[in-house]
Amino acid sequence: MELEAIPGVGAKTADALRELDDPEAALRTGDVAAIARAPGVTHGRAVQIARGAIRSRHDDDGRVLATDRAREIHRDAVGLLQDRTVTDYAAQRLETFYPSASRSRIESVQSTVSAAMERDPDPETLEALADVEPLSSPPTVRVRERCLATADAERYAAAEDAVPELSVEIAEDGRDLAELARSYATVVVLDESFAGIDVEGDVRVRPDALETPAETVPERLLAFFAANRDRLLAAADVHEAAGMEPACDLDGLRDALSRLDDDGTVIGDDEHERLAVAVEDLDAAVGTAESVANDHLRDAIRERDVTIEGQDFLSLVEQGARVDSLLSRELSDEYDTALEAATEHVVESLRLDPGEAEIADRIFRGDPTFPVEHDEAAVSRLRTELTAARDQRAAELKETLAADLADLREPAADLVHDALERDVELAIARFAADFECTLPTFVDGDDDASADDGEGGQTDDVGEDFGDGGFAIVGGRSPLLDVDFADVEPVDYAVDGATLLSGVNSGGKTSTLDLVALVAILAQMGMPVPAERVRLERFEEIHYYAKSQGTLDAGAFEATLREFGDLVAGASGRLVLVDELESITEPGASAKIIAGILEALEGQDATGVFVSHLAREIRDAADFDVAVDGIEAVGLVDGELRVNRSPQKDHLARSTPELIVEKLADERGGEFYDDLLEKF
Ligand SMILES: Nc1ncnc2c1ncn2[C@@H]1O[C@H](COP(=O)(O)OP(=O)(O)OP(=O)(O)O)[C@@H](O)[C@H]1O
Repeated sequence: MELEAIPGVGAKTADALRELDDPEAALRTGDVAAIARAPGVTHGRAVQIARGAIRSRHDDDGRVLATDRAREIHRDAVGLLQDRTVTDYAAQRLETFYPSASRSRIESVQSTVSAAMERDPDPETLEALADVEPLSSPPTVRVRERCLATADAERYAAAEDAVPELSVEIAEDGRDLAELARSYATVVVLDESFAGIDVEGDVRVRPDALETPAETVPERLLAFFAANRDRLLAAADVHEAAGMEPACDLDGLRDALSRLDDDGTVIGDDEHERLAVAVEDLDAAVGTAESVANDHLRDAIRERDVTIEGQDFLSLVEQGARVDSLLSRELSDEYDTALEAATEHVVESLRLDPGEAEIADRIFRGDPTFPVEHDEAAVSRLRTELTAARDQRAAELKETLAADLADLREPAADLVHDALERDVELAIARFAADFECTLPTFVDGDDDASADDGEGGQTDDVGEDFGDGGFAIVGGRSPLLDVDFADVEPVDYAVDGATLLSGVNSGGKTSTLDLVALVAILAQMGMPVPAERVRLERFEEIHYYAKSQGTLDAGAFEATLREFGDLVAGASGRLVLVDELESITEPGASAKIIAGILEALEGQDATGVFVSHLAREIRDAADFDVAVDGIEAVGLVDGELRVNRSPQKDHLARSTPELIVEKLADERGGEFYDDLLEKF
C-alpha cells in the first residue's frame, strides 16, 4: 500500500508509519493501537489514518457526515457500541467505523457484522477478555556474555541495526577473535572467511546469524514472550471460552510460557536448577563438610587411647606441636573415613554428577591435619566447572525454548488479534441484542433486487410505496432517547422525497429526526440498526441541522441561508434532516424560506424531513404541493397528550393549541371556541 496515497497521510506521517513492525497489517486491520505506536502519531490521528486507509481502499470520499449534528449522532452511535466493549483495543477499533457511501465498504462491514450478531457474549469470554491487550514490545535487552564479530564495515553497521542486544566487534584475524573469546562467553562470527578457524573458546562462525535472531539472540524472543505472557494466556482463555479456532496449539503455548520466568529466564529445568543451587550452595556445603570431617575425627580421637613411644614423644616435643605424623600413623583409617564423609557430604548435598564428584574428591585430600581443611583450589575448580555447566545449560535451554517460541511468534500475534477482534464482534452482538437490532437493506437504482424480499414490488409495511430512494423504518426505537429503552415506543416512518413533519409539542418530532439520522448513520457504517426492519438508499451525504437556540442575528442568518443555498445546489443523493428551521427568524419569513428550500429540493433526488410548526404557512408559500406528515395526538388524558409516535403520511397533524381549543369546544361548546376552532 502506498502510504502517501492514504487521505491525510503526508511524507512525514508516512515515514513515521514505516517505523512500525508491519504498517500494512496495522492499516489493513484498522489496528488503531498499533498505528498509534508510530512516533508522533496520537490516538486521534491514528483513528483518522485508519479511516483514511479504509476510505482509500474503498475509493470512498468520506463525505457522508456533512454537519455537526450528523457527526454528533455518529459519535453517539460509536459511544453506544463502545459502551459494550471490554478492551481499549475494541473501543478504539470501533472508532474506525464511519458511515460510508461506498457499497463495497458497507457490504464488507455488514458481512463481518452479520457473523458478529450470531456471537454469544458469554460471561466467561468477557471475563477472559479483560486481560487481553495488544502485544507489547519490551525494551531491548542487553546481552553481555555474547558478541558479534566481523571484519566488514558494512556488515558491522547491519549487525548493529539488526541485533541491538549484542555488542558488535571488529575482528580482523584469529588473534582478534581469540582476544574476544577471552572477554565473551560466546563469539558469533559473521564472516564466512573465518570458517574453519581454530580459536580457543566458544567461537561460532555463523554468516546467517543476522537472519536467525531466534538463535543469535534467543533473549529477544524470550523477553517478548515474558512481557506478553498474561495477554497471551488471556487470549488463549478467550479462544477456549468462546470455542474459537486458535492460531496455534494452546497447550503448546501454555507449556512454553510455563518454562519462562518474568525476566525472560528459563525455569522448570531440573538440571539447570541443580547446577544453579550447587553454585549457590558450594561454599556452605564445603564448610559443613569440614565440620562433618572434624566432628568425626574429634569423636575418634576422644575415644582413642593413644600410646606414644618415647622416640615419637621426643620428636613431637622437638618439632613443636606437629601431630600430623602421629595422626597419620595412629588415626590414618579414621582420617580417611572423615575425609570420605566430607566428600560424600559435598557430593550428596550438591547432588553432583560423577564428573563433578571427581573434582569434589580433591577438596579434602592431602596430609592429615586436624582440624581438617579444604583445598581452596579444588573448590574454585569445582565452582568454575559448575558455573560453566550452569551457564551452558541455561544457554541451551534458552535456545531450545526460543526455537519453540519462534514458531509461535506469528500465531501468538494472531491469537491476541483474534481475541481482541472478538471483543469488537461481541460489542456489536451486545449492541444488536440490547437494542433489538436488525441489519438494514439498501435499495438503490441498481441493487434493489436484494431489497425486495418477495413481497412483490417495493411496497413496504409502513404503507409506503418505496421507490428507488429515501428510507423506510419499521419499528424503529431510538436508544438515544431520554427514556429507558424498554419504554421507547416503536416508530414506523418512511420518506422518499422531501416532506414536512408536523405535530404536537413534545410529540417526538426531534426524536424522529434523531432516529432517522441514527438509523441511516449506523446502516451506512455497516452496523445493525435499532428497528424491526429498515430499507434505505445509500446516501451520499447526511445533513442534519438541529433546532437553533433562538433567532439569529443578521450575520448568522445570512451564513445559515448561504449554507442552505449550498445544500440545495446538487442535493441529489443527500439526506436532509432539519429541525424547526423557523426558529432562526420571524415565522412569516421562515415559512417562505423553508418553502423555497423545499421547492429547490423538489425534482432533485434528495430525501428530506423538515420538522416545522408552520406546515400550513409553508404549504401556502410553496408553489408546489408540499408533502406533510404528522405526529398526531390521540388525545389529552389528565392534561397530558397521548400521541401516536409514528408520523402519519400526508397528514397535517393538529398542533397542541388546536387540540386544546378542540377539546374546549367539545367540552364547553359556545361560539368563542367554535369560532376559534374555525381559524385553525
Ligand atoms: N418513541 C418514543 N417513545 C417514548 N418516548 C418518546 C418517543 N419519542 C419521544 N418521546 C418522549 O417525548 C419527549 C419529547 O420528544 P421530542 O423532543 O422529540 O418532541 P418534539 O415533537 O420534537 O417536541 P417540540 O415540538 O417541543 O420540539 C422526549 O424527550 C421523550 O421523552
